[in-house]
Formats: sequence, structure tokens, C-alpha cells
Amino acid sequence: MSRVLTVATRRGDLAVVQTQSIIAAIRQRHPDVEVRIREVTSEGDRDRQTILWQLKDTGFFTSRLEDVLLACEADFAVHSFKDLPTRPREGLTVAAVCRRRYPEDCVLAREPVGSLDALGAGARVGTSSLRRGAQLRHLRGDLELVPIRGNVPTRIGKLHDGDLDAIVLARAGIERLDLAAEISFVFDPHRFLPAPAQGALAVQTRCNDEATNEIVATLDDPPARVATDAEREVLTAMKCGCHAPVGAYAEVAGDEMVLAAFIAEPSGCRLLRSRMAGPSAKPHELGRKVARDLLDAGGREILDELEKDRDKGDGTT
Ligand SMILES: NCc1[nH]cc(CCC(=O)O)c1CC(=O)O
Repeated sequence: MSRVLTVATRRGDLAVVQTQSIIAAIRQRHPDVEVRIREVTSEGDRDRQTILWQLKDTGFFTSRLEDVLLACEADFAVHSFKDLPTRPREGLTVAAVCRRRYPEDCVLAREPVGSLDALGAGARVGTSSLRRGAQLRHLRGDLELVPIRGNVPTRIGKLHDGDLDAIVLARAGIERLDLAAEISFVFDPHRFLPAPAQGALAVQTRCNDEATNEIVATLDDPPARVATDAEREVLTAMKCGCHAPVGAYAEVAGDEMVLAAFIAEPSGCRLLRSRMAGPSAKPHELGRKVARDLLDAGGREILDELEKDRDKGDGTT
């Protein structure tokens, strides 16, 4: 029986290649399924000014695609899982978390360097992420952080044209765009923690669309699902969104998994870490334990301070 599915995608280069890779995976497993593409413009693509972490409302990049799914104008949507809010939209589900190859962040430097230590004193590093900024400052207090926005190719352009010495980006995005030659070095994800679910693609569908869910579920990778469940649970349990200075990284080895996470002041002065092992069968429980550990160790204070700063609209960090 042949079927036609419609995928909703944003227009950016990365969104399009990510969607194409999911279409290819579906085609491989279900040669009889035809997939059509519906392009959608999101708030996040239109707005070039807003500093992301000031937004109370999460889902800047993803909510328009969710609207399209709920309106039955498409059958599934492909998201960078780290961009998807932890609180699911009612009626929608993540039917597949695909295999994750590159969870790490990486550095692209104007003068190629092999490590963070090799960047010159006071080097100017482009990032608008509180998570990346806090870790950079924690490791190298002398670095000057410069806000940078735009999609991946735009940011790489700003590195080459502008007065930046380096930028930090997710390795996954660079690899998917076939730009790995631009990478100076990759961070050890245990030392420089990625965003929860970074590098994983999530395929979202309507909960009640059984025919689509049956097809999409064949793309699910259980170790990626389990690792990202634990990582995202850290955010859920701390009640903070994807723009908080919080990182999490889980590795699954058979029945056991390890989850590491941190929360930091944006200055990087205080950076609290936690790392625990647990059964792979209970990723949410492990995520909650690590979150509680961080909150009890001072994370609650950090979150309260951050909330105050955001209310003041102080986006200078
Ligand atoms: N914040 C935007 C965003 N969302 C997903 C990726 C990269 C791909 C991924 O993490 O799956 C990026 C770019 C970046 O952080 O460098």
C-alpha cells in the first residue's frame, strides 16, 4: 500500500538538510512511502534581534511547525531536539529520536588552534548562549564574549568577515551542513557539556495519527531516546528552559547509563556540576536526581538570580 506523508520544515539550510535526512531514512525503511515537503517560516527565522534567553516563551523555532501539525496541514515535523520545549504541546508526541552521532560543541577559530588554551589572551569569542558563555568563562576567564546571532552559515561568515577570533557551535549542525573542514577542535562533551538533547533529531507527530506513528517509530534509536530523556529531564525538573546556563550529557551503555549536568552563573564564577549513574530503564528518575542535586548545591539561588536579571531585561551578558 503506498502512502503520502507531508513533512513541515523551516526554510533554513540546517532545517532543510535535517528534514532531507529524515526523508531519506523513511525512504530506506519504507520504499512505498512518498514524502512531500511543506515549508513554514517560524518566529525564530524572522526575528534577528531578540536575545534568545530573554524570551520567557520557549519554542521560538518550533511552535509554528507544531501549529501546522495540529492543523493537519502536515503529518510530521523534524526538529533539532534541543530546540523543542520540554513541556510537550498537547496532542503532539515525539514519535522518534534518531541516532545521535555528534552531541558535542566545537570551536571554529580564525587562526586554527587545537584547544581552548591555545586561543590568544583576551580572544574575542562569538556566542550568545548562556550555557556556552558560562563554561567558556569558567575555563578561560580572560576571554571576551561577543553576542552573535543568525543561522550556522551566517555565524561562520561573521567569523571570517568580522573581528571575532573564534565562535562556538554545535558540531552536529556543522557536520550536517558538510562544513566540518571549518572546525578547529571539538570539545570533550564530558568537560564542556552540550545543551540537553543537542545533536539529536526529534520527529514530531500527532499522538492520534497511528498510521504515521507506525512509520516514524521505525526511526527511533533507543539509546538516543534514553540519553535525551535523561538530559531533558534535568531541564524539566529544574523548571528552566533551553536558554538557561544548564548543560547535560548522558551516555548509555547497555543496561547502565551515566548522566552529567551543570548549572552556572552566566559569569562562570560559580559552576556546579553533578554526575550520577543509573539504570537505562529509568532515565527520568536519573534526570530528576541529578537536577535535585544541582538545585540543592546552590542551583536554586542561581536560577532565582537569573529570573531577576531577566525581569530587569538585562541582556548584556
Ligand atoms: N540553537 C540553534 C541550533 N539548534 C540546533 C543546532 C545544531 C544542531 C543540533 O544541536 O542538533 C543549532 C545551532 C548551534 O547550536 O550551533
